[in-house]
Amino acid sequence: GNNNVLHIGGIFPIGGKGGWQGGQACEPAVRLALEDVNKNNILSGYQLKLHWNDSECDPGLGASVMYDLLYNKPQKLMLLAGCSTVCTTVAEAAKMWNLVVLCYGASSPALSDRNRFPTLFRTHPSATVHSPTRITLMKKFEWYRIAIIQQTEEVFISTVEDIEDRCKENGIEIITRQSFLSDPTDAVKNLRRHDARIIVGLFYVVAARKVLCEMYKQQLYGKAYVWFFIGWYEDNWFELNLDKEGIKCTREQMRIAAEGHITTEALMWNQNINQKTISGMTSEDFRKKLERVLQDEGHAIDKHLYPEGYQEAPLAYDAVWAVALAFNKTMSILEKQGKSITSFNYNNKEIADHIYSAINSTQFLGISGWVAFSSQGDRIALTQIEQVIDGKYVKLGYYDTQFDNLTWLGKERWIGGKIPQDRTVIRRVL
Ligand SMILES: CC1(C)CO[C@@H](CC(=O)O)CN1
Repeated sequence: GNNNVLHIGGIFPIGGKGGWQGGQACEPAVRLALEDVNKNNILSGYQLKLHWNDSECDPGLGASVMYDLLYNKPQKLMLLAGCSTVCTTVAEAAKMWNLVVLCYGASSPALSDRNRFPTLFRTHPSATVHSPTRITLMKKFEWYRIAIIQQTEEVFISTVEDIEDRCKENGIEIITRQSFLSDPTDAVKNLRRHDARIIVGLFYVVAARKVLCEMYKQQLYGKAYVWFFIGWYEDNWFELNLDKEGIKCTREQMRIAAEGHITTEALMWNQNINQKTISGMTSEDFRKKLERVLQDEGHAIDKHLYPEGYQEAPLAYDAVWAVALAFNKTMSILEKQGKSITSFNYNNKEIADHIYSAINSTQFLGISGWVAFSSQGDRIALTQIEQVIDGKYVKLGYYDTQFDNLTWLGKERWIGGKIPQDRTVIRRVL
């Protein structure tokens, strides 16, 4: 026996330059969760122990970290991973070792595929979680003629495909779909050519600044337009790094172009900040505890210098609780059959199936809100809707996809004082 310890593997994006370095805050969050899970004896007499390394959000490095974890003792019972590219590689391979993979930082819609990823679960919602929210808003404001502009990145390509399907289902016409690699000039020009008024923009934040400046130059902003941007950029993203990134607009021009745009994002922090979650902490307690750990480890914590992964930290914390609760369920089932989870080995599909079905049915109130998984292992999450009013993001409402329930706060403001229309309306002067 291995003196009552259950071992799991972890792959975190810490270093490197490309992609998302969210492991910087997610690995400390996982450490906090392990302390809490072990302190609360969630595994009835067993301790949960993590063995991890850095993937730099690089799938090749992530694969070699996975092999090291699997070819070195002790035997691991499952893997935690972050970054869509790394999760794609790890989850595609992990099934050969009968390992469940739980991703705390992977938004790619391509991962919602039980054929390719039969053992994948994620506490991070797919990027498609925005789509029903956007559609609900379009129907609310009677926008049935929209345009899309996107960066040619895999995550946005599969997100657009999801939006197109849902627009068809809801009688919303997509008049044009523009994409660009890094220079959006022509794409924005084509939006104007199609007289696009309601526009969904899908790109990373550096490309978003280029689009915003191009919108200003081509006057595709103001009272006749509604832009949907992604909500997980930094709060004042449209005023940052203009010189560094060669943006040919002033802060004032960027602010003018940004005024009034709407954003959607998945909620990653339980909104009721006084509500005690399964660990006994509120999401506010967790934020304070995490900031203390990050500060002690030399991370600057102020409005604009959060370490990468700060927003997603609750997803990593809750991932460990999901594993612990699932293992505990599995252990009690196996004990009734006179078996033990510690007899799992990479070829033991029977125990792997118990772990899979335990995770599949695990639900609890976590720091990131209600944690539950769809049949494809996707995180079921709420989304938040905001609008830039006088240069600042204002909460407009929340949307619960599961129950098609929109909570609307009535705070929206239109530059022209009335809801922009989705097309030029020709008034017939009689
Ligand atoms: C909201 C965001 C920034 C989306 O990308 C995730 C990383 C990824 O999908 O690779 C992390 N969270």
